[in-house]
Amino acid sequence: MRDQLAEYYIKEAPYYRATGDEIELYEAAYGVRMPMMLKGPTGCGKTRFVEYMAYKLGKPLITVACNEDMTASDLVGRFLLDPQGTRWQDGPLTMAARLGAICYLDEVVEARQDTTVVIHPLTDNRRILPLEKKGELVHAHPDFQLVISYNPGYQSLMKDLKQSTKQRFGALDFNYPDHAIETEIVSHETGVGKDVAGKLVSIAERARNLKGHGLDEGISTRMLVYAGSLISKGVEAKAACRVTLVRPITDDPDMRDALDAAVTTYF
Ligand SMILES: Nc1ncnc2c1ncn2[C@@H]1O[C@H](COP(=O)(O)OP(=O)(O)OP(=O)(O)O)[C@@H](O)[C@H]1O
Repeated sequence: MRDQLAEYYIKEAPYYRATGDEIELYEAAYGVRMPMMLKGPTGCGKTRFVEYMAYKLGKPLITVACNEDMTASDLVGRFLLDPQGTRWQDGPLTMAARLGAICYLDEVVEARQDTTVVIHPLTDNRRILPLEKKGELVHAHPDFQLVISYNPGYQSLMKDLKQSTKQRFGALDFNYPDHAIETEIVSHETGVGKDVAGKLVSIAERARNLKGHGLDEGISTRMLVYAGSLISKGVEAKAACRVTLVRPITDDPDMRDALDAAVTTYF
């Protein structure tokens, strides 16, 4: 059983810089196998956090990037045709539930609602997963936990999790870290000095103030890590910022100029 999951164990300790009491809260939630929702904008550390927690707890982690074409079968499993006949193949959710992994559904809101409801019986005290096509009822392994990520900024009325789904989860809020912590993260992840990392964070903070005023999302920590990585490879700072911080988030010439100007203030 452990063999099937071998590739899902995180071998090296991921670097995760806590920003509050999220580690303790998650550990307590895992202790009672509470399904968890990690809320926050893209690129602010949710995936890194769940990787870190899986490592810390010594549990395998199965991650699924959700999208609107995903069907319940993609999560649960399906019959496959092979030369020997038909064969059932567990989907990632079933595998995690059966064998006892943490299952991380990234951006679950992207999945259609008929897909999302398959997680319901796993997220209440029944902890079961009916495989209707196969006629099997999987009882979740004691180590199994479901974790979903959710970006509240993206949601529209058409695309939101149903209350009946939301209310099955405990939730942790994530956001871009404070200036000093984000500087530390960018410096650690990329090897640039604290001075350069701090300037990158200041540029991001300016852009984040423009969210809702022409920008859909601010510059994320992930983007700062990209910028720092180029700079530490010797790319000139302004060019690195253009490529990694400005061009990806806007197509609007005025906004682009405003962001370029913010870059020039610091580099
Ligand atoms: N608290 C943190 N500690 C360490 N690294 C961090 C932290 N926050 C962000 N990072 C860095 O930012 C990058 C992006 O974070 P991550 O991939 O976890 O974002 P995310 O919130 O899961 O985004 P998405 O919702 O798009 O999947 C990480 O690869 C890591 O380099």
